[in-house]
Amino acid sequence: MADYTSFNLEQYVRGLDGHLPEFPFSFAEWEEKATTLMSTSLLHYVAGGSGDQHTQTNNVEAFHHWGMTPRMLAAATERDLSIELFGMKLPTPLFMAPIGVTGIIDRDNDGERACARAAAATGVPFCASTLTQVPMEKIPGSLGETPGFFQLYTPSDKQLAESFISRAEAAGFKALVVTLDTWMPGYRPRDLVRSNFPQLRGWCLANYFSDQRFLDILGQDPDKDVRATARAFASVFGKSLGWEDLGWLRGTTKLPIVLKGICHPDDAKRAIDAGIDGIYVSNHGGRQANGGRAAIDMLPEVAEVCGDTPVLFDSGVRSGVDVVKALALGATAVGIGRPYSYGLAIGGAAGVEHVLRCLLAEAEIQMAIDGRADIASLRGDIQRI
Ligand SMILES: Cc1cc2nc3c(=O)[nH]c(=O)nc-3n(C[C@H](O)[C@H](O)[C@H](O)COP(=O)(O)O)c2cc1C
Ligand SMILES: CCCCC(=O)C(=O)O
Repeated sequence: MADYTSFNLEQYVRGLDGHLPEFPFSFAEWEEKATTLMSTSLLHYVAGGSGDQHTQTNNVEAFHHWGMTPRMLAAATERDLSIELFGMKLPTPLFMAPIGVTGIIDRDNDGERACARAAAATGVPFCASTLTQVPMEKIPGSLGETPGFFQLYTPSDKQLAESFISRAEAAGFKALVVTLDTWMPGYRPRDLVRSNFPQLRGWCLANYFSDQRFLDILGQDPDKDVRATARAFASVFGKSLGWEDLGWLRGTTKLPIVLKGICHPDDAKRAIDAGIDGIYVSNHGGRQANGGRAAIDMLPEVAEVCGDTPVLFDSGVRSGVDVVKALALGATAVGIGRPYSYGLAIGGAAGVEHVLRCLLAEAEIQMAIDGRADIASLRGDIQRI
């Protein structure tokens, strides 16, 4: 059983000895440090959200309206953070949510593989985006005992979609995460006005340019050199999947399928009825619809209708305490986006690993002090304050 508290204590003692730790220990400091290291356009892209960023802010602040009550004389001297997800035993409930420009957030331009290495070192799965800088076959899908997930932006060309899915399966990814909430990009002033987002685009389309079906589609375009990027984007953005497509999707793979971006219990129920294996509650970190409810506030009502179907969650998780709260509110596994992106910007694979270990240490310490030995004992053990 992993014990993340020893990581924390070791860093603490090193700090007291005067050996200052290489990396900071809180989200605010990760963000601050990453800000000094990323280009302006990249920073706006990663840090930004849609519209006035109200939903993005709300996602984070809403965690403070939920609270747990510590129990005493019941010290949890040993904790078990492990979970079971789609028949896989994972040492912790944390995972890295898909980030579309992971490659270039890393100073060495190798972000996806850096994250896969951090995943292998910690047992925390990395979910690779469709929009990666290297083809999915090079990431790799799973490292050692740590499974990886593949996130699909579903191309409207079904053959291209099926090609992506079978490539992901062959590359060893263990679950297919289909994102629903970004069938068109959100209204993101920081990208549209101040940033130069289009320049980032060409960096994250390796899965397309390594796909014969995409090259065939492109080959029919007389302006292919000029329009390659636009065509790749047009193939995934602008047309949404509908309920009628779930039967087709289910038939494309034996991998567990997770739908990302579900916020309403009725959508969750209907997806489960259609044979979907996992529900992923998320509002895309406040980058898509703006003016909506905080993701954490929507989690309990969705989790309630999911029964035995696993519930993945992300949006606004900034600390180990937030991880514990999401678990208490019904998540089976908890994802982070910007926190590990900043770790990647600060220190590549080591920076990502550090961020993951900090979150896990804080989560485990919180459980220990609160008197909760495992994740099952957290369920429902939280009040709105
Ligand atoms: C820079 C950036 C790129 C993202 N790219 C993708 C993507 O390619 N696919 C996807 O499903 N979600 C993407 N997301 C959303 C994340 O998977 C996740 O839902 C979100 O970051 C969680 O919120 P948090 O950043 O507050 O932790 C992206 C998020 C960020 C910050
Ligand atoms: C246009 C969307 C690109 C990737 C993504 O999902 C994000 O930036 O949030």
